[in-house]
Amino acid sequence: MQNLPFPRMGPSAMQGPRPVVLSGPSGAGKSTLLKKLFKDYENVFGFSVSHTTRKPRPGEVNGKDYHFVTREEMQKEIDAGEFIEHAEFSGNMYGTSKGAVQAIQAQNQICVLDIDIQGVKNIKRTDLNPIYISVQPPSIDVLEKRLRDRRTETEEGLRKRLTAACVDLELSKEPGLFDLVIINDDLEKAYSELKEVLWEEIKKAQESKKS
Ligand SMILES: Nc1nc2c(ncn2[C@@H]2O[C@H](COP(=O)(O)OP(=O)(O)O)[C@@H](O)[C@H]2O)c(=O)[nH]1
Ligand SMILES: Nc1ncnc2c1ncn2[C@@H]1O[C@H](COP(=O)(O)OP(=O)(O)O)[C@@H](O)[C@H]1O
Repeated sequence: MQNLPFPRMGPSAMQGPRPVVLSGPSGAGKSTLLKKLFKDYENVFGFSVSHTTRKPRPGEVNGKDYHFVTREEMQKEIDAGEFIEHAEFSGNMYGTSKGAVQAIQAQNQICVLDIDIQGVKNIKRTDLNPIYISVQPPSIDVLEKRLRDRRTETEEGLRKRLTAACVDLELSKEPGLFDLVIINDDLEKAYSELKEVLWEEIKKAQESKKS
């Protein structure tokens, strides 16, 4: 992260349920897994809505999937110190604002961040203390097929994402970077593994809602 000192969320970040970071190559299945999780555990999880300068895809809702902004708007907020982390990915800016995380933590929900590997490294320098999970495809060929079938990218976008995917898979081998790596081959199996690692936090969040 360029801006020092590294952001600290303050003591409140240490209270309440532990956040969860989901990372991994574009097209690995993060959104698909998260959609299932949010459907099955409504109110337990809250999605950290990132800012991005990329254009919305059909069906994406501003303020729900992302805060869609211009580069100028985003840079202004970064300069004002409003972001925990930010990164350039495939020609666009992405970032997690302090407000996005605080909005979820204020509701005592498990805050879920879907961020790239640069974001993971930058979050490691904060006191957010999340569980770090990498979702990975069974192979680059499968990833390419899934990205093509998703039909969200131009040929150039696809190439950039595949190049970034190879870098991501290499960097993800760093020992201790992730608490868990999930290979998303069979979706139901991958989802079971995700639920299993989050089980304790889910139980805690459900208990605290009862009391
Ligand atoms: N560092 C960082 N990465 C983000 C953030 N939001 C999304 N990303 C990552 O940006 C990449 C591209 O996201 P997106 O354009 O939605 O494409 P998709 O992952 O292929 O659906 C993914 O790896 C996301 O995890 C953020 O706030 N910070
Ligand atoms: N286990 C799986 N088997 C087959 N297709 C999958 C699987 N998981 C996800 N997909 C499909 O692959 C594409 C990329 O998944 P997505 O959740 O958008 O990835 P990400 O959010 O990591 O970029 C989507 O079209 C999705 O429906």
